[in-house]
Amino acid sequence: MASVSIDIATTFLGLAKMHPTPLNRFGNRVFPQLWKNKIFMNQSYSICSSTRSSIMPVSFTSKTKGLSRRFTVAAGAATTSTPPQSEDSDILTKIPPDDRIPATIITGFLGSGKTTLLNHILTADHGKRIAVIENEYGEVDIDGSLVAAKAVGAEDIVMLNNGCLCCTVRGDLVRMIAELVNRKKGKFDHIVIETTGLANPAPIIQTFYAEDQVFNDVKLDGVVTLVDAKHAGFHLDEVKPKGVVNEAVEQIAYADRIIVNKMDLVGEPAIASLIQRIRNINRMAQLKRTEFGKVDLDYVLGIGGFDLERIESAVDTESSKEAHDSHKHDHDHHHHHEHEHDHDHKHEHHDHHAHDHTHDPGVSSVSIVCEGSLDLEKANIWLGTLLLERSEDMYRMKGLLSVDGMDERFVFQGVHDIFQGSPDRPWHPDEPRINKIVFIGKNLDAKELEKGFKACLL
Ligand SMILES: Nc1nc2c(ncn2[C@@H]2O[C@H](COP(=O)(O)OP(=O)(O)OP(=O)(O)O)[C@@H](O)[C@H]2O)c(=O)[nH]1
Repeated sequence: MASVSIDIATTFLGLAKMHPTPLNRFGNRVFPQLWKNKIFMNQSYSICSSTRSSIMPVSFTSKTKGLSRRFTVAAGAATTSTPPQSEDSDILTKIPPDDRIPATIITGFLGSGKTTLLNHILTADHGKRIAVIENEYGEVDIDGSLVAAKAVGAEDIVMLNNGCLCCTVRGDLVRMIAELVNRKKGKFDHIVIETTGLANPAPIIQTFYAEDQVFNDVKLDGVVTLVDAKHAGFHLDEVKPKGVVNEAVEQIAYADRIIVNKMDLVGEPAIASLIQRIRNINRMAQLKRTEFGKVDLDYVLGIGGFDLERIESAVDTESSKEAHDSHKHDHDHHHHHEHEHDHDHKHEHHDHHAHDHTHDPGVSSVSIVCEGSLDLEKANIWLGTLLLERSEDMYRMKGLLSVDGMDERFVFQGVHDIFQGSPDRPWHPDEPRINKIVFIGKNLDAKELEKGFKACLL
């Protein structure tokens, strides 16, 4: 497994200007080639037993082949037909338009207001034709309000109700998206997926990066997390049995947009402390307070993958360190959910070490901003080692990077060890080349991350 992780890590940043080091098995390639890690997800990130059963052992050859499949992030379905670049082909100067269908994931704890928000989206006047994938565990029908909304605003509503999206029906999600695209392409502009209240968003997010069928046609526009202003504190506090994921914490950690809903039910002091807690978990996501999910639609639709501006404003290293320091360590990697349904939910992540308490989820965010250019090889090795040791704890990474020898800004995002990246616009001649990178995860050591990252600068 170690070698697999290192292989994956070497694809970080599309690190194509590679030197034949033991960490690099892809040969010399010229940056930027963009890589999508396909194999790794099935290889070492066991999402649930149903996907696990289909895991095939991957030999080094096929692994390398899988990893080195090049794609242009923006190219969508065209990628597979893109002829390979020669070994010494130079920097891509044209980034084709990304015409994939955007998808928004709406998540949030039970009763936080997801369906209310969905109805708001579907009934609002935005001119978008929206297909909805609704995942309600154990429910056999769409509730009345949604049906009403369908008549008004939704192009198509599909129910996934045989289990939780992040687990047993993840394969169904892939098929469903593929079917929607095949059957209705051109008839809708956006997909909205509402998860169950107990979903861990990570595997759902990874679906968008790791599944070819999805990736080529659909891009993740953003993760919107509803937080119940009145009850969220209780769920965040909840002491889970050893090794059980606190879904409420995870849902906040993975959010691009947070909506603190049900503001009518609480007073200002309670809100202030809740928001502080949310910020300790995720200081990168934008946050809005609402009642009945009433937010501007451009706050939830059309986020654009991830928000570079946000990375910048998320930076608050000092308070991030404080947030981190205030957390105790909780290093258990045998994650599984505690769903109220009856299937086995064990997430058998690879265990590095397990501490003996799970009281404090220890999820926080760390932002680093520094001027300079990254030495690719150093970054390669650093990230490789980091993910090798800590990928379980690295929930999310987002970055806007200055890479030595590259004229464009390089943007990337990752979920555990699934990541993607692409060149962005060129740096302006007089623009300072500032790297901005945010990590959200468990037991993050801000000082160590910063030191490691800065050591990769020239
Ligand atoms: N007071 C108050 N009630 C709200 C607000 N937003 C939603 N609700 C109510 O809260 C209840 C749950 O809302 P839903 O939108 O169904 O929540 P959900 O997250 O979809 O719930 P699950 O699907 O069970 O996870 C409903 O009765 C809503 O009418 C709000 O801002 N204030």
